[in-house]
Amino acid sequence: MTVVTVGSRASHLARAQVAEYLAPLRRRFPHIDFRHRVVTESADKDRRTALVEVSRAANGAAFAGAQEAALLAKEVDLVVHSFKDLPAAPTPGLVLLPPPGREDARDALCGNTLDSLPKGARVGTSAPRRTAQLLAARPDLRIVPIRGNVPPRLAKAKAGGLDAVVLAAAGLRRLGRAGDISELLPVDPFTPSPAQGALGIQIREDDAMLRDLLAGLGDPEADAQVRAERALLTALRSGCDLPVGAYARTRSDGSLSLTARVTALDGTREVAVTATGPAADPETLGRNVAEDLLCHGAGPLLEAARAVTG
Ligand SMILES: NCc1[nH]cc(CCC(=O)O)c1CC(=O)O
Repeated sequence: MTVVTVGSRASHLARAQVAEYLAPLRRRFPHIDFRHRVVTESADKDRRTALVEVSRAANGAAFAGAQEAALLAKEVDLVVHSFKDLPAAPTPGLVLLPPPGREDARDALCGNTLDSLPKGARVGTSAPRRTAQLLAARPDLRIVPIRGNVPPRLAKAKAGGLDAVVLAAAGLRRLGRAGDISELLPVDPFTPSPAQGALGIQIREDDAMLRDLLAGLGDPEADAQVRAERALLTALRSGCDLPVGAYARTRSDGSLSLTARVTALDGTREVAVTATGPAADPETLGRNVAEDLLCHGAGPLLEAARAVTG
């Protein structure tokens, strides 16, 4: 019997993502023994250090580096990542397969709706993008850093007396915690992180068996969306440590519409662009929107944020 070892982080969310990815594969390929194996990432070992520090030490791959090393060392054959946690630069020897569909890409506010948050309310998030977008919409809010996996973050928000916490709707849904969502934040102006809600399926480039087996199983629309969003990130030389949102949707005529925004960390300035292009060439759309953002003054906002977050 062929064994395929599937790696992921240890979190409940990572396990839920593996289960979601493997369920249809196990039905389709009953002759293959898919085994799960946990790989610990640097972000999982160190819960106290601020994430920007962990990320800097791991060269931006605090959520993916150990799993990529395990793939290259053939300790695992496939990794199921949260796509948005993957650095945009490709890793030599590894390839990403088209993602299997996409969960809700939106951010969710848990604890209160935006309108019901009192003046000066305390909202938990450690993400520079979420901080910046919240302050742009509500300059009165006090942003409180909060780290850890999704369930502990919800618990911390309650125990710590926060008025709300921002989390990805996708993670909450996958964990069966959709009931904790008070409000789904609209993608305009709360543009999500590039690739949010998608699974990043990674294998070794030279693994012809898995490549052939899984060819054609991904979702072409989700693939085009994520490609456009990540191409924008590459063109801006950005990562999840900068206040950049990018969200592509597939239009009824099959073309791709990409909205992206760069927001000053304190929310006082913002540049946003939306453009449309052919789904057959999502990378060009991503690069064009990045160029438009820079033409409209996103450069100094990114530089200022880089100086703070590293
Ligand atoms: N950086 C943490 C992270 N990475 C992926 C998700 C879940 C959402 C997704 O799959 O995109 C989360 C939690 C969050 O942002 O609330």
